[in-house]
Amino acid sequence: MYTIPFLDIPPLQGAHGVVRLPGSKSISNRVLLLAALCQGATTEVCDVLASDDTDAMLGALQMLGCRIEREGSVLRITGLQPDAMPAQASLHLGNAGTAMRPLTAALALLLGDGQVYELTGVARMQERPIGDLVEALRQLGCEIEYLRNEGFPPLRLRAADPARRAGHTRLAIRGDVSSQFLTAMLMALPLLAAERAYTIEVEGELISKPYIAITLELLARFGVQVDNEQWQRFTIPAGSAYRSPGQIHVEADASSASYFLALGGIASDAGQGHSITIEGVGADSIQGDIRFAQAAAQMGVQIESGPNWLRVQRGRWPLQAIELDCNHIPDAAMTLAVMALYAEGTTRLTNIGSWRVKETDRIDAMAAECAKLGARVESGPDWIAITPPAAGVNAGEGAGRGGWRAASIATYDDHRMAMCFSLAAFNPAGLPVRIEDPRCVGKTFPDYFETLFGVVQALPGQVPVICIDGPSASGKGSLAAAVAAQLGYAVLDSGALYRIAGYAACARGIPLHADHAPELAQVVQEMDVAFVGETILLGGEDISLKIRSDTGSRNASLISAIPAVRDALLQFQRDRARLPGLVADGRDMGTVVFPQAPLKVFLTASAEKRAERRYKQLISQGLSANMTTLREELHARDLRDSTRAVAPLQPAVDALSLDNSDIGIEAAARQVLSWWEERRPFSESSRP
Ligand SMILES: Nc1ncnc2c1ncn2[C@@H]1O[C@H](COP(=O)(O)OP(=O)(O)O)[C@@H](O)[C@H]1O
Ligand SMILES: Nc1ccn([C@H]2C[C@H](O)[C@@H](COP(=O)(O)OP(=O)(O)O)O2)c(=O)n1
Repeated sequence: MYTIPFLDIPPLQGAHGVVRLPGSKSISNRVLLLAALCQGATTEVCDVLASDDTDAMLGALQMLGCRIEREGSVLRITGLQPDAMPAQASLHLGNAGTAMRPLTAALALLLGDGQVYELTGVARMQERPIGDLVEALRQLGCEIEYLRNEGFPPLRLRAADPARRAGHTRLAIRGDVSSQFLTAMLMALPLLAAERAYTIEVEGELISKPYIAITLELLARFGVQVDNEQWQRFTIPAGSAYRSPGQIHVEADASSASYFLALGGIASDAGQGHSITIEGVGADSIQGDIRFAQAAAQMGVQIESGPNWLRVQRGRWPLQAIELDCNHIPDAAMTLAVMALYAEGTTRLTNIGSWRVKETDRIDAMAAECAKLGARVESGPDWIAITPPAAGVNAGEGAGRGGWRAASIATYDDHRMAMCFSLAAFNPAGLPVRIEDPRCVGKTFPDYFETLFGVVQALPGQVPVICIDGPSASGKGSLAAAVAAQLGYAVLDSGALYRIAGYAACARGIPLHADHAPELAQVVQEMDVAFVGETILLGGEDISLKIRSDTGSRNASLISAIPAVRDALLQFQRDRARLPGLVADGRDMGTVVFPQAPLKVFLTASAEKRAERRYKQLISQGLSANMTTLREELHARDLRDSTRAVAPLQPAVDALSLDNSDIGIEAAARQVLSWWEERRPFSESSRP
């Protein structure tokens, strides 16, 4: 997961490969609660989603006394015993609507005399309505108080008044604000239905029916058959009680699949024999969002499916604009809005009023961010219409006047905004896209960007590389690590490669001399190296520290002067330029390995400072060091590295010099990041 302030996605072109998606959030949180409601019984839940929202549910259940054991991807959940639940509890449910609503209903019915529970969440959760659910529960005598604003969490729950509850077996609930209210009641009422039936009347048009279908399907798997009369009246028969299915599998998230279905339809090489295969969800899915596939197909995407897989390719191009009532796919419909950026004509999505009460007001958010990219957007209380930017780059200011613009996309703490707008990186203008607060995908798909980068390709030459070259112990490695951490980029420590090469050659007894160039190049090509975090393994042996010794440094410098060795390492280094970007440190990163890099830094520090730093570094690593020999070695190495015939240590003509003798690593990183920012195309107004 990228826990950085923003993630820049380079312009993308192709996509192919296989993706395995994380478990469905809707199914995971329902199953976790249902398993917890099977009193005393143990349920094995396989492939449950690991995310912020499921953590919110699991944390709450644990606090209530539920036993939860984890073994690999299996969670073993032993149901709550009401008499063993704590007298008081304060449950913080983050921004997880799928935890807040059902837990409110279940706990309101479960609480006994003297028990008092408080349920709260993040600021946005305190703006998400719950009044209609509370009203429905009050019809059953439940004691629920609003602790801040009428109609919104936080809530305080106490035991229901048995006298007021008796005789109430019918209740009404609004269906046109959030289907989660009905889901919550459907999951809670079986707790009361041992002796009498309960009937729920839905008031108003029921939105998001597919989510209710998931609830009904899962209730059935936990032994409760609900009678569904035309989605308007639901009856939980007398004698209903939860029974653990023993084991249950969570299918992959169909809403998450929508990003990869869209991707396959947008990427330029998908369709030329390439495709994206999505595993874990398919035609047999119980999730309504699987019907996103039909909407995507309507826009021209070519999709095949099997029981638990989907395969997607580009079909019609550009995509075809559509007009669609999206009541049946409220979450996945957001992906259609971003696909609209690649469609011919204006795409109009209607019946999406529920977007306004989700993680953020998604209609406003979607409209604002599509407009930043240059699209023309209109919206109303429950609809949005999007006309894409023209194919070129927009030189002028103001939305919708012409071509695409490089935008820094605000994500409103909404995972779907972040995932949707990653797809804008396929824009025909070849512009990168900045996603602010990429961590928000943790709500449902913590590894979304890693999964995306695993199947997409950047436009040729468009993976950004920042080069940091300079003499020994100038601080290149530290600076590269600090800059890379801030941008979410990988690091290439090219010096380590020469150190490993020197070590490998010595281990084979080959002299580090040009006379042995062919054998040395051969050794380099055959090196079996693995980088595991900070550890470097050569043929399984941990050589991380050994290569940092004085001898290691000298050997690296000697072997690095041999052209055949440098050639042998060239492609390996270039192949490290992977999405979303690379910071490469060494001697010839800017001059030879990545001559087209958009930012090259030549890092220096005084010889005295460098010797001091290296001395302290070696001592702290537990290696022996002597200041006088260090100074001499450093000097000899500087001379050898900068006067050798091939790729000598020299600043690239377009490198920016940075002397960090008197500034710390953080200050040096700030300087480099600020140079980097100057080279980015995001306008002042769209920066975070
Ligand atoms: N700007 C700086 N100020 C003080 N110490 C630094 C600075 N940059 C790096 N160092 C320290 O100097 C030592 C050598 O830095 P390193 O990044 O390994 O250099 P290089 O990769 O150029 O050989 C490390 O112990 C590091 O913590
Ligand atoms: N791109 C590179 C990186 C390192 N080298 C050579 C030159 C250096 O003396 C050795 C070791 O490099 P390294 O960056 O690890 O050395 P320092 O930590 O800066 O002392 O490798 C090179 O020739 N080209």
